Order: sequence, then structure tokens, then C-alpha cells
Amino acid sequence: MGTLLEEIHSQNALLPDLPKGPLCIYRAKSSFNWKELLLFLDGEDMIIFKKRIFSAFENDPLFAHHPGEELPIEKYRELNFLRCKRLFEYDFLNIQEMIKNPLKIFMLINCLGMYDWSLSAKYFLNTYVFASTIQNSGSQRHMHFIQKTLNMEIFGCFALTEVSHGSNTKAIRTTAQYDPTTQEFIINSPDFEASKFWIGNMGKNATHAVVYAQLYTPGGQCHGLHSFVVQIRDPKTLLPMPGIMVGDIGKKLGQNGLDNGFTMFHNVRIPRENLLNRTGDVTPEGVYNTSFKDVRQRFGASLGSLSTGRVCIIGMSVVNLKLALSIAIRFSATRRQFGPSDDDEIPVLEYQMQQWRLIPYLAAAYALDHFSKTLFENLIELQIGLLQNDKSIRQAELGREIHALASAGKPLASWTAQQGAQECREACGGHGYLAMNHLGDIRNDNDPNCYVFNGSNRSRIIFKICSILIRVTVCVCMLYIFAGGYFSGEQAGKVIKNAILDLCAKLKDDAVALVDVIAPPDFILNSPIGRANGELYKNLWTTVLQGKKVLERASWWAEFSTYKPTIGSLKSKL
Ligand SMILES: Cc1cc2nc3c(=O)[nH]c(=O)nc-3n(C[C@H](O)[C@H](O)[C@H](O)COP(=O)(O)OP(=O)(O)OC[C@H]3O[C@@H](n4cnc5c(N)ncnc54)[C@H](O)[C@@H]3O)c2cc1C
Repeated sequence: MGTLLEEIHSQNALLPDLPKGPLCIYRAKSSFNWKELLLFLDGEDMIIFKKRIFSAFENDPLFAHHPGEELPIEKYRELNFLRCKRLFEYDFLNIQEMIKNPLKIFMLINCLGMYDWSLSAKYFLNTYVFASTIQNSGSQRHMHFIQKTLNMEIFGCFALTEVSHGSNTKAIRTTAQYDPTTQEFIINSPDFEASKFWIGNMGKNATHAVVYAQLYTPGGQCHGLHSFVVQIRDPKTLLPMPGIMVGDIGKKLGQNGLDNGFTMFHNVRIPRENLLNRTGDVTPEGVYNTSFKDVRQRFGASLGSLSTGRVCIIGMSVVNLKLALSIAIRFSATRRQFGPSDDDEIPVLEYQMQQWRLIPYLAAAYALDHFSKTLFENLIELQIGLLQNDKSIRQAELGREIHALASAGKPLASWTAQQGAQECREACGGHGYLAMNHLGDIRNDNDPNCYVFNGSNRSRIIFKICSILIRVTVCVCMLYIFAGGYFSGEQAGKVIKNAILDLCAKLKDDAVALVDVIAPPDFILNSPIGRANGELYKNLWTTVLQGKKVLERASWWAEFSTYKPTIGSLKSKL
């Protein structure tokens, strides 16, 4: 008995009860304990890790939200940089912890993203994408770049895309010509269409870039795409290095804290050693060496880091879906419209249409969440094998499987999140369109995850995910299979529709508890209509009143009150 009490006590310390309020009606109806499911899915260690990050943000004034205020881009980028700098001070995940549980890298990306994807992208493009590309594509001679990145002596970016080519990486036109007389590569952008473009961190901040360019040796022979570390700014002044034209591409539809930039190279000389030489190298005399006999294989290996990007994008999309659903389902459980009588309105979650719109996406969030974590763990296994030079059949099969799963999973997850976020926004009616409720940001920030088409067979994959997930919850899983369109045919249509409606109705009373498992704390979710206390109107009202100058008279009041237009005075000029 004592042990059970102790267990409950420690569970409550780890996961305190959610605040009491209107959502308690649904919480009381739930068929399971949300704390037990969260512990089962994440484990105690991961829950503590997430809490550490979220609490640090909530208690640090640098991370305070500014309700009702749209920061000018320059200010937002500065703030995002300062927050990024603070992450180095927090050092949430040291190397030892990362090695012990690599899934924490994935969790850190996602926790930062739940707060703000601009921050997550800025931090990870530098410490993970830039540094890990050097680690995976370079050799011992490049390790000093990684150390300097981790100390923030330099700041990195990953420069593959050009203005005129993104998906078709083979057509990249930046060149790296080897000059044996000085033992340097000369980097050039043939014209503005070949300028590097869209590169995160490049706009204002990066001092170094991993640049993808076509490698030429003396005699004019091209050896295809290779990556090079190129210094683009002076770390002491942040001014461009000679021969470099670098700038910011401007305002985007989302993630505006991140400085996406462009660069043109004009005869920029870099040391021979800056070639990341895991798949091919050039001798001081200018002879090209590679252990790959097949050019296509070498090309594939040199772009191996793109699989990591795809897997991370699956995780990011799932996070966006979870955030949107947390807001929409809590809103739907507290928003009352119509009912048996005028003074007895019912929550809109009770309507079959609202269940049909939201609950299948909730099932998708659970299924894809499990898929993304498993895939990330497989990816880490693959990378460890690569570092250990594992040439086994299993390693090769793992590589192929991850490539296929990541390529198909990325569009599936990003599109599901895109459609889900839109559905959530609409499901919140007018309040979903109010910026402070956060659904617009979630949708806009998710959009870049949807680019680049890849046409693998997605139903090969979802069955695999679901067979694993079935252990967790049969209803959620079956609903995702039915609603995701993985069965088709005329006779199946009616059965499936009824099955979906039936499963939606079964999950309706569990929906709030299922959201309690996946929702971050209120401070991170940052949506008055999605707060855990369910006090929809109090939360909304308070946030509206916190806005800057909400109750102030308009500065242009006299234009209305004092100066009236002379009606028709401009008509003669038409
Ligand atoms: C927010 C953001 C951050 C980014 N950060 C970076 C970064 O840090 N570093 C970097 O190098 N790049 C970055 N990029 C660039 C990104 O990698 C490219 O935008 C992406 O690869 C798509 O390339 P593209 O824009 O040239 O589109 P395109 O390749 O021109 O594609 C245009 C359209 O054609 C479709 N299409 C293309 N090929 C095919 C095909 N074979 N079959 C069917 N349809 C096809 C695409 O799906 C798309 O709809 C970033 C982009 C964004 C939006």
C-alpha cells in the first residue's frame, strides 16, 4: 500500500495535476490516466529533460512573450540571436547525455520548436546541421571547426540551395577550382542564378558555411558535387570576407526570427584542407582520389546528411500537428454553441462533424509521433555504423530502408500537419483567425516542411507504423488507417465511413486527455484558447487587454474627428 502511495506521490511531483476548470468535465470522462500514458510513451528521464527546457524558458525574461505586438524583423532577428546565445549558456544537452540517449537531440529540436521554430532552426543549423555535416563528411583535419562551433567562436550554416536550383541538387553550379600553385580551391558563383539562396543563418550571422560546389581539378575535369568549409564573415566584426557578397533574402511567410540569406562568391580562395574529404580528396599536386568506383554512389554518400534533414522534418511536422490539435481540441471541449435548449448549450466537440474534422488528426499525431521517433533512433544507429566504417549487409539495408522511409514519411507528415493545422484553425471558428491564438504561426511555420516532392508508396510505410503502434492504442491506430485513405474501393467506402464515425465517437471522451499527453505547458503553447485550465473567455480577455495600446485612442483620431473629406472633390480629376 505504502509503495502505491509513494508511486502516486512521485508521479504527481513529476507530472502535477492540470489546473481545474471547464475541461475537467471531459477529463473525468476519459477512459485512461493521461499521466500513465505520458510516462509510458516518453519515460521519466525524457519528461524531466523536457521540463528542464520548458521551465528555463518560462522563468527567463529573455523568453517572455509579447502579446499583441508584432516585432519588426530586425528586432525579432536580434532577439532570436540573443535567445540562441542563451541556449549555449543553458547547455541543455551535453555530449555525454547525447551519447547516452540520442533521442534527446530530437526532443531538444522539437522542444525549441514548440516555443519558436526560428529559434530551433537557428540553433540546430549551426550546432547540428553545420557541425554534423563536417563530422560526417570531413575528417580529423576538420575537427577544429566543430570545437569552435560548440564554443560559439564561429557560427555556421549549410549552403546547398541556389536561386535557380533546390530539389535538383545535381544541377548546382557553384564551382571549386583547385589551384596547385597555392594549394587552394577558388570558389566562384558563375552568375546570380547560381548564388546560394535561402540559407538559414547566412543572412546576418554566419561566419562559416558548408558550401556545396562542383569540384574541378587542373585540366578542367569536373568531379561532381563536393562540400567545402568557406569562411564568409570575419567573426570579430561580422563583415564579409574579401570576394564575398552576402545578404538577407527578406521577410518570409513564417520563421522570421531566422536570417535566411544569399551569397555570391568571386574568386574566393580557401585552403585545400577545407574540402570535406570523406568521399573524395585532392592531393597537393591536384590529383583527385575517391574510394567510390561508382559516381552515383559517391554522390549519394556525399548528400547522406539530407536523410537526417528529412527525418527531422517529419518530427517538426508532428510537433506542429500536436500544437494545433492541443489548441483546437481544448477549444472545442469548452466552446459551447446550440443545444437542446437556448440555456443549455453543448460543447462543439459533441457534434459529429467536429469529431470527424479533428479526431482523425489526433490519431495521425500519435501514429506519426511514434514513427518519427523510431525512425530517428534507426538513423542514429545508421550514423554510428557509418562512423565505425560498418560495411555489413545489415548496415546497407538499414541505409536503404531509412532513405525510403524518410523520403516518403516527410511529405506524408508535412502534408498531414499542413492540412491538420488548417482544419484546426477552421474548427476554432473566428477565434482561430486571431493571431494571438497561434494557429496562423503554426500553419505558416509548417509550410516550408512541405516543399520538395518525393513519390514513394506511403501505404508500405503506414502499416509498418501501425503494427508497432497497435500496442499503444487500437482505436487511435485503426482510425488513422481508415481516415488516412489507406483502404479504397466502392464497397469499402460505407463500412469505412461508419467505422470512422464509430471510432470518433469512442475517442471523443478521451480526446482532451489524449491532448493533455501531447500538449506542452501553457507558456510554450502560447494560445489563450488552448490553455490547460479551459477558461476560454477569461484567458482570451486577459490576453486581449495585455496588448500594447489596446485601449488607447488612435494616433490619427483627428483625421476623422476634425478634418472631414470634401465629398467628390477629386471626381473631376478622374
Ligand atoms: C524556410 C526555408 C529554409 C531553408 N533553409 C535552407 C538552408 O539552410 N540551406 C539550404 O541549402 N537550403 C535551404 N532551403 C531551401 C530548400 O532546401 C529548398 O527550397 C527545397 O530544396 C526546394 O527547392 P526549390 O525551392 O528550389 O524548389 P524547386 O526544386 O524549384 O521545386 C518547385 C516545385 O516543383 C516540384 N518538383 C521539383 N522537382 C520535381 C519532380 N522531380 N517531380 C515532381 N515535382 C517536382 C517541387 O515539389 C516544388 O513544388 C530552405 C528553404 C526554406 C523555405
